Amino acid sequence: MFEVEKINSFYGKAHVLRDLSFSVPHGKVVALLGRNGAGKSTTMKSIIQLVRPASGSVLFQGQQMIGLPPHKIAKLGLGYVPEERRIFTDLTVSENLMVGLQPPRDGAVTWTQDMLFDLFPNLAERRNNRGKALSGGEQQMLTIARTLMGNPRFVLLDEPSEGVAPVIVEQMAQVIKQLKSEGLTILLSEQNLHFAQAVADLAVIIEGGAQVYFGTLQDLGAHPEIRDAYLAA
Ligand SMILES: Nc1ncnc2c1ncn2[C@@H]1O[C@H](COP(=O)(O)OP(=O)(O)OP(=O)(O)O)[C@@H](O)[C@H]1O
Repeated sequence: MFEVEKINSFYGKAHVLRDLSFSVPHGKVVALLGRNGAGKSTTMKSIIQLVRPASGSVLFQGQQMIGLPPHKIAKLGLGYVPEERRIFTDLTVSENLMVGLQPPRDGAVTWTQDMLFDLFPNLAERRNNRGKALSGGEQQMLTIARTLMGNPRFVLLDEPSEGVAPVIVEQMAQVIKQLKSEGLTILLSEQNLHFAQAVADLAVIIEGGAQVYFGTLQDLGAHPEIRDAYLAA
């Protein structure tokens, strides 16, 4: 579904992604792992063209993403949930969801508010509360739910478990498994190996913007030396 091939991305003169390659097969969950500053967020931004790679290729269902404007990429069915939560704090939960509404898309689930409230029971209870009244974890869930209102085929989640309470992390894992069972393809960036092991099929580990591992989480489990070298304890 997704092929990232030898991308090189820069911030000014800083060379941040180096010949980075990996793929995300249809219907799978792939975890992008690496330490702080390894280049995970930059990889996501380079896929959706918020950062423009200087070279390389990003194919989504065979179509080249490099050079397309980000809004066209969103229209193709790519949903992006950035690390920083972007909700409208003065709108209610329900109104925030309406902001994300897009027409149905062939080959993707057509989400309704009720379906999303089934998926995120915490949000259902708070549907008439303003965004600013939500906890950090609930805001994170609302950001994901709003992205789903766009009926994406493929979702990029930047550090969904970061800074949220353990009970919410557990719910987040359940949500990701549910989305996978609905046929969604997911790339998530993570520093939490335990979370990745709970939800992902494949892992890409990056260090200094280059790929140092691409394979199953089971195989990674059999290679503690890779974990010790490239992931935070
Ligand atoms: N806007 C920017 N301008 C300049 N340098 C940047 C910018 N954003 C990130 N960087 C640098 O690029 C490198 C990769 O950052 P990136 O945010 O992609 O890493 P990350 O793996 O997502 O880390 P984190 O977990 O801290 O978000 C880091 O050295 C970072 O300091």
